[in-house]
Formats: sequence, structure tokens, C-alpha cells
Amino acid sequence: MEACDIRAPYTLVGFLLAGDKTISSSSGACFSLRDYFSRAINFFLWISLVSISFLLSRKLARLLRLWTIGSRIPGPPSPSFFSGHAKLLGARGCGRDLTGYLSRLHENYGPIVRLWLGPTQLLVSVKDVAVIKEILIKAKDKYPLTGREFRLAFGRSNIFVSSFEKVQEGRNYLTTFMNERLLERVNTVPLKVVECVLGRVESAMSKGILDCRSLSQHVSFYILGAALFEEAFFNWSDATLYEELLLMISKDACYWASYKIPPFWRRKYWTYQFLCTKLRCLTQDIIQQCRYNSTITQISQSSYEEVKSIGKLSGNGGATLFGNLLSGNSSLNEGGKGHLVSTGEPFGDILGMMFHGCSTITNLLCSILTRLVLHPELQLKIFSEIKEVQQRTCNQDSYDVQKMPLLLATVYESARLLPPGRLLQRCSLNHDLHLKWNITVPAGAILVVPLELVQMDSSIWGEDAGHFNPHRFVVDSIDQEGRSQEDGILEPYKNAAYLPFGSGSRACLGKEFSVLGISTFFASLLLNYEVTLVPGSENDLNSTVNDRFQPVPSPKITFMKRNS
Ligand code: HEM
Repeated sequence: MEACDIRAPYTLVGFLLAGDKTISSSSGACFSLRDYFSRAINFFLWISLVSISFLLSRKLARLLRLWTIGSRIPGPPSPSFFSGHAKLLGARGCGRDLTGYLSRLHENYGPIVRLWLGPTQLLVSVKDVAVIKEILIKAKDKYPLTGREFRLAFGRSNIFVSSFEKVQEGRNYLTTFMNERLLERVNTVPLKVVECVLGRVESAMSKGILDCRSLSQHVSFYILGAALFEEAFFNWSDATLYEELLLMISKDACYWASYKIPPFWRRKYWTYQFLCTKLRCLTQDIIQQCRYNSTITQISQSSYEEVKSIGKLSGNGGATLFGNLLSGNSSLNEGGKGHLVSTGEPFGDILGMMFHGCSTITNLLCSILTRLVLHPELQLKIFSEIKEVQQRTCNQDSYDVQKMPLLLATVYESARLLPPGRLLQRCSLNHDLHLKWNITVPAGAILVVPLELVQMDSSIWGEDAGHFNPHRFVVDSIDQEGRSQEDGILEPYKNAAYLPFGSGSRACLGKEFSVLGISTFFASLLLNYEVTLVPGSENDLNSTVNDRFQPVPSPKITFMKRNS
């Protein structure tokens, strides 16, 4: 038999280089195409097996670590290996009184308590203020499902995401944007907002349907919309449609996000997706109008260049917040197809801010309005304060709310009594956290701060911790005639137990904007109008208003013009 003179190409490249010589060889000793394929398949199978085993063993090691370190933290024994305390915390268990349950656990086990929610999920609740401060700085990530409702509705966002690494640049840019642009605008914007809102109030009152919540929703939408999109927003014919869509989507967002796999088989889901797409198209529309009206363009060429460079740095082609909008990088609704095809999905950030900002500002406004109608004497005092400051400054076009301590204190105190959620959550995805008192929280554990326990702790806030008392934030001084006068405002964020806007590395970026915007709105409103309860709604209120963390009731209110 003729010896095979072809050297076996042991690599795929070698085989290809050998070309048809190998293929044409008829010798059984020579490598056939089939041999190479079976070798290649074997090779890939081995590689996959090794990688899967490696990943599994890493997961297992992580899990063992979670169990070992987690079980060193004090906490109750787990009732079941598979579901842990998850059932207890669910709707039929203590879910409705989660804070009460955590409070009992803290009494029994101390200020740091762990709860197993299943074999792979550990929840650590922290009540001690010093430790809270530490974890809010050190635990820079959020629970992995954070922002799912935003993502599902509006596409990828650069700011409402779990990992700190991904959010860092977006946060830096947004901080500059909020501080430099929005805060400048915020004390002039509410004048227009009041005008706009009161126009709506009159038509709503004529239909007899003015309740606190719908008014607050309307105001928050205008405060944010006007700040982000400026003049263009007031002249925008689709503003009402935009507001309605945003509201409809916010109502359903959490529900659809609760599905692990989006329920493509449900028609309602597609209706929801259709609304989201419509909202994105409208966002593009208002942004285009802004470009012409130069609001956002006036974020200035310098910051445009800045944004572009941030985009380059992050390698996402300017996807950071307004970067894409300015550079026209988005191809939303290309050819009128109405779907998002942009790689950066820049509207995710703007819509995310509208979504989060509107819902949180609505709650706070509603809470303040309710308290003002319940405490007419406070309303009168705030009115006198605003009037006095306006007379002193002789400026009718803007409000120096920093000189109105009682008004600011009312906003701070209402926020203290009604933060946006019951738990502030954090996570450290990749590193264990070494805390005071020699406690280590393993990577991946969900850290929570039960806000009600901290913000209503009488050892921190005094005996009246559970009651509405804006004066706790006001500094009194004695005037020359020995009379006590309200002089200044205590900086609430110095108190580590004041957390309605979170704190530390993932603190809310809109806190100054919201407090100033809301205060300026009330300064403008109360100077011109007195807000009162619609006669007959007192009884509903007394049964539902409680000073503690209750969802704000929505009383019927009315406005009376003050004599100038
Ligand atoms: C009354 C109004 C608001 C309240 C009570 C509020 C509250 C909060 C809270 C509690 C957090 C989580 C903080 C943490 O984990 O430490 C947060 C995050 C955030 N807020 Fe707000 N917020 C308000 C308005 C706004 C507005 C108007 C904006 C922007 C326009 C905004 C932008 C953000 C952003 C970007 C984050 C995410 C930060 C991150 O995950 O890194 N907020 N907010």
C-alpha cells in the first residue's frame, strides 16, 4: 500500500491549509474531514464542560460563602430550607406589617438582623444609624432587579440600574446637570406651573372633581416637564396626552415587571408595550421641539462636548442622558415604525426621571397639601412668612425659599413622615462588606433599612417622633425685644436618620431640585390662594389620616383667592 505522504494537519488551520490533499487522500490512516469535525466537536464539548463546571463551582463556592458568613449574623432560624422566610414576608404572612415584624426581630436580635428568603437569598436589615451610614456609603450596588420596571417600559437606562460601575458616569453627569441647570431654573419655573395648574383647577372644580392626588400628579408632571423641557413644554399640544400615558404606565409598570419572563401571550401586555412605545415617540417629539426652542441645546455647547466625551469614554457613543439627544444619535421611530432601535436608548434616562420624579413628587405634594388643609394655622403662618420675604426682597418673579424656614421645614417634615417606600435597599454584588461590630455581610446579600423604624425612632426624633411637627427643623432665636422668632432651618441631611431621599453612594440625585421646586410651588400658590377642605370631607380624613407612614389620603380640596 502506498504510504501516505501527507502530514496530518493537527489543527483546523493546518487542515484548511492542507486543502484538498487531505480530503482526496483515500488512506484510512489519513485524517478525513469527518475526523476533524468530530475532533472539533469533542474539543468544544470539553471546553463547554470545563467552563460550565468552572461556573458552577464558582456559584457553589459563592453560595457556601453566603451560607457560612450569613449564618454568623444574628437572626431567627429559617422555617424552611427552600423558601426561608419568604412565605412569612409574603402577602398572607407579615407582608402587610413588614415593619412591625422587622421591629420585633430587631428587639430580639439587635440592630443588624438576617433573614433567609431562600437558599440563595439573604436579607439583612439594619436599624443602627451609624451602621446605616456606613452601609449606604459602602454598599454601592442595588438589588439586581432594580430598575426592571423602567427597563421594560422605556428601554435601557444609564441611571436606574443595579450595578454602581454602570451607573457611575451617568450619576456624575446628572449631578452636574441637576446642579448647574435645573436648580437655576427651579425657582422661576413654578410660577408658570401655578398659572398652568390653576387654569386646570378652575375647569376641574367646575366639574366638582378636584382631589388632592390628581392635582398633585398634575403639578409634579408640570414641575418636572417644565424643568427638563422648559418653554417648549408649556406650548406643547401633546402635554395632556403625555401626562395621561405616563400615569397609565406607572400604574402597571411594577405588575408587568414582576413577571420573570415578559408574558408575550397576554394581550394586555402588548397594549402596555404599545403605550410605552407611544410615550417614547412623544418624548422624541418634545425633545425635537426643545432642540428648536433651544432649551436643551442651551445645556450649552460646552456641556454638549462634555457629554460627548463622556459617551466616548464609556464607549457607548454618547448614550449618557442628553448626549444622544443632542447629537441626534437616536433612531427612535425610524421611518415611522414606532419602535426603539437606538443602541443607546437615551429616552430611557429621561423617561426614567419623569417616571420616578413624578411619582415621588406627587406623593410628597399630596402629603403637604393634606397637612396644610388639616393645619390651617400652619398655612397662615407660612403665608405670612412668604409675604414678609417677598416684601423684603421686592422681587415678584422668583421666590427666595431659602429665607422661608417654616415652608422648607414643612416640606422636610412631610418627607420624613412619608418616604417613597418602606425599605431603602442596597447590595454589594461583588465584595463582602466588613461593618462595625465585626459583622461581615456576604456579597450578594440584600441590605435593607426599615425607614419607618429609623425615621420614627423616638430616641432620635424625640417623644413626638410619630407626629407631624415641622418646627423640629426650625431654629428659633430671640430677637432684641426678647421675643422668640423663627430664624433658620436645621440642615436635615446632617441627621443620619433622615433618609427620605436615601443617602451615600446611591442617594437621590433629585433631592435639592424636588425640595426647591416643591417649596417654590407652594410659595407661589399660598401667596395667592388659600387651600381648604371641601366642606363635608373632614370625616373621611379623620378616619384615614394618621401621622405614621400611611399612604396619603386624597381629600377633596378647594382654592380661595386671597385679597392682594
Ligand atoms: C420628592 C421627590 C423624590 C424623592 C422622595 C426621591 C427619593 C429617592 C430615593 C429614596 C432614592 C434611592 C436612594 C438610595 O438608595 O439611597 C432615589 C434615587 C434616585 N432619584 Fe429620587 N426622589 C425624588 C425625586 C427625584 C427627581 C425629581 C429626580 C430627577 C429628576 C430623581 C432622581 C433620582 C435618581 C437618578 C436616583 C437613582 C440613583 C441611583 O440609583 O444611583 N429623584 N430617589
